[in-house]
Amino acid sequence: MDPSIADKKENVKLKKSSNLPRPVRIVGNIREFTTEESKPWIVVRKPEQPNLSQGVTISFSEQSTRKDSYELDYCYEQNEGNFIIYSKEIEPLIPELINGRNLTVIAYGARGSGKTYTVKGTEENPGLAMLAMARILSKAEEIGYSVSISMYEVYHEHVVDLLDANRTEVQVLEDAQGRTNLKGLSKVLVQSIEEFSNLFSSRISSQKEGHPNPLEPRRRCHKGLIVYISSCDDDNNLKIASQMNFIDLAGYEDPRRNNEDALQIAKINKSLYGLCNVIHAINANEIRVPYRENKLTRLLKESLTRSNHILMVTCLNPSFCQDTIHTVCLASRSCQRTTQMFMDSKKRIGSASKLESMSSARREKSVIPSSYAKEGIGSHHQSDSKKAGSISKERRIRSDVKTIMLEKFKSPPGNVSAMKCKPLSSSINPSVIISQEKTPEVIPISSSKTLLDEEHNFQVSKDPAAFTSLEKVTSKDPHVIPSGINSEKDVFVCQDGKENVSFQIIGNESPPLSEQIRTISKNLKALCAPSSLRMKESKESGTQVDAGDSVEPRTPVMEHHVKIEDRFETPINNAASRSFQQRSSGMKQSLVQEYLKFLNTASKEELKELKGIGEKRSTYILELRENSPEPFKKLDDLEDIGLSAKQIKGMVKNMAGALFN
Ligand SMILES: Nc1ncnc2c1ncn2[C@@H]1O[C@H](COP(=O)(O)OP(=O)(O)OP(=O)(O)O)[C@@H](O)[C@H]1O
Repeated sequence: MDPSIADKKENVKLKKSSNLPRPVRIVGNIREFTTEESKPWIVVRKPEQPNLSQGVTISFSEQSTRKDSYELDYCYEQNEGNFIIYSKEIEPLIPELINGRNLTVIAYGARGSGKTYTVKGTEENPGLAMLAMARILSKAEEIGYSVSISMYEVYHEHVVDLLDANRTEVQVLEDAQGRTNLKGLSKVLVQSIEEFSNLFSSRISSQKEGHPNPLEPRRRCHKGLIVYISSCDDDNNLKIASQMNFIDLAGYEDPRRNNEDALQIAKINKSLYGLCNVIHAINANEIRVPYRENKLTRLLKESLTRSNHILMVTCLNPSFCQDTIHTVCLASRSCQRTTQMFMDSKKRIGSASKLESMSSARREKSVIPSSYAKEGIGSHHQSDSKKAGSISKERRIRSDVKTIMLEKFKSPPGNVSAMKCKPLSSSINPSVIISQEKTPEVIPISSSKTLLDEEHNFQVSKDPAAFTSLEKVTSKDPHVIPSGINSEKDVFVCQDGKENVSFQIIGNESPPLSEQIRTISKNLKALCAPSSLRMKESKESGTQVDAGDSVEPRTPVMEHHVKIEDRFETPINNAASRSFQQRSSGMKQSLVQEYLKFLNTASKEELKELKGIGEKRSTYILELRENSPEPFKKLDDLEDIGLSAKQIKGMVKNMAGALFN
């Protein structure tokens, strides 16, 4: 077919896809005035004929221009209230929820914008969670399903169980299949709306209204409710069919206005940016969704996917509030149209370069939200040159990854460096957050050890059985081995689990570099580890030195650094240089895979010979391997053993250098 005709057809499809609703629906909700407020400042412009592809524009004065107005999917005005939002946005989705599709509702906005009011509401005006629960409970009773709940808060990147009187910490883990496990999160069976209301109100407002010490500043955190809808199988075991999440986010606030609390605010804002980045990536159909950027998004990873329903309610203060403008601006940025929806895997390869240039253009137009998050508060005021630098760096990395992917597909079967790839399953709806293999057993409160306070006689499950396979991993002190390091910018290859990449490496026909790495790491240690020198010295002086963590092998200095561009100057040589660089990207990928393979298979002694891995890390790696045969599938996974992106890059570089010695 004439390529120009093919291009036109592609364009038509892309245009059609841009009329589809976005995976994450983002609506505004202007709260009522409180007593001291009166002057309205938000202007909402709605299309005359409401339709799915056309949103509303929000601006903050009548004279606003297109430039200072923001697009959202819809906006509920002051006179509308929770019941209208519920009946338009949530109720129609409840049948799908019962049929197994997860649903997540996020209340987002500036401080005091009405987030808790939207989720929880009051007795006279119940919030979205109350209204949805009433419907879910009656539907569940009709069809014989059971409903249970968990509640948590995320404070300073720590998740705490709100249903546990001791407020124990919950660990967010990922199993070998990439599913999220929330270890230590209690679950309570709920049978009536009164039961739910008592429990929910007492926990969600414990910080707001009934703070134990009124002199202590209120703890600002994200609060979450998970509603599990479970069916009974033939053996009377509960099986989770789907779950609904409600998240009452901590409010956005400009830290420059509140010096006392600036650190706490900065952390909250960072996690809000992280969540917005995820939503932006989902809506823009980005290949990589940055779930790992913070605890909240890691925790919600299973529900924040394109195959589930996600509703973000952006709460707006009705009177002047600079922070509201900022939150609307971020929410609006997440409202990007999808562009790659209809691409099947073949076309994805065929037009990958075209998409690359399209998405590059898109990224140039908008500030990359992930860099936004890393730069922290007020980053939009920072210099353009800094932004441009990080954008071009990120673009370079992404383009490297894409080149590698294309190279893999073009390689003939006999090519030694080629890797077999298979498309991932398209059915991504892992609706179980706690455990899929073992159904959590619901046990009466009286027989559980440390759970709920006596005031409520609910049934709670800590579900220990579901986590037996991960017990050892999590028994580690999280402070000893920190996690959650952000590495998007610094790592060669961005692969991020089944939802993020289109292809998964299932075999490896490259030569056994891991063997070479093994030999090299031994030689390296012999050659340059101070430990060996110290051992030698100490033997000579008659004393013994223990080669533990503190004694790290040193990397030999590479004497000849050859800059490719310096050597190839003519146009022909420039082409050769580009081709060489492409191949070297492939080699880099192979080296990374071999390095990971080494970490997945090497003995403790062999591991300890690597730079950056001592007694503690090698023990931890072995523990990880006991629980999952292959814990390191991508470089990002090394963050789980507490290595920073910079360290990881350095380690791989050392190995690459050593190969040529
Ligand atoms: N639609 C509404 N009608 C009447 N009052 C409201 C409405 N929305 C919020 N309020 C009132 O505004 C105040 C702030 O609301 P709320 O606590 O829900 O804000 P928030 O965004 O959760 O605050 P924070 O960021 O501090 O968590 C409360 O007193 C609440 O009762």
